[in-house]
Amino acid sequence: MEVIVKKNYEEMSKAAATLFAAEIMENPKTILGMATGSTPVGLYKELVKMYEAGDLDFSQVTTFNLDEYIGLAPEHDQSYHYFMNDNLFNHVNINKENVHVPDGVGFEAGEAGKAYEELMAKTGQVEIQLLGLGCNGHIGFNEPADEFTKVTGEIDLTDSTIEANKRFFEKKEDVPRKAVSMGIGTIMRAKKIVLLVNGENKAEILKEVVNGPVTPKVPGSILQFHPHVTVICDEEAAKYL
Ligand SMILES: O=P(O)(O)OC[C@H]1O[C@](O)(CO)[C@@H](O)[C@@H]1O
Repeated sequence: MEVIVKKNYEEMSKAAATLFAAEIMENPKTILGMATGSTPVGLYKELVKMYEAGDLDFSQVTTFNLDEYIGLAPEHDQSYHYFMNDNLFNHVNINKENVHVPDGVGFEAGEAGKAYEELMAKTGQVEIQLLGLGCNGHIGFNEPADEFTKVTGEIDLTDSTIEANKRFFEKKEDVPRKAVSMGIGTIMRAKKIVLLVNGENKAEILKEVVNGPVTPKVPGSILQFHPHVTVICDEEAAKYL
């Protein structure tokens, strides 16, 4: 695990954008794993700037997002599909047919994520998977549990995640209680992983993820077992490393 500490959020976002841009330049048909939440917003802004400057071409890029709230259609302004369109896809020349976000509404009971997992397996290996980190150590929406999840499927969100994400909704009751998320096994299949973490409120959990025991109680700790992980964080998040 390589850990890169940057001065602040802006520098962290730029460093991450450089990695993703290099990947797209090297392989225009690359498959990228995308994440949502506040953390990657700066990175997406940088990628849009590079595209507008004529330095990046997304026309052949394929993307797979980590997760989606169950019950929110892509048009819902709090869905992760909407977030991705708003922050990245609507601003670059990506072919929307190559954009994939787990379906939060159109699946049979008990089958959340099944078609997504199959599509990922058919499409090919994700070259770089972007991850944020939940305050409880979740990656994707894989919450602390007794076992690591294997494949894309339905997750019951913990109260701490609902509490953390209520800032995006009018009231806490509006935050969906369930999500569909790539499993830990799905995430670990990516060739390379970039974990972005900023802010003092993530310092404790980042220490657990990087230096603590590998345990499903801290889902991000599994990354210690991946052969190619780059953690890019700001100085505040790196406080206890
Ligand atoms: O970046 P934030 O908003 O702190 O969220 C942390 C993580 O939790 C999620 O909201 C849930 O997957 C991710 O989108 C994000 O990476």
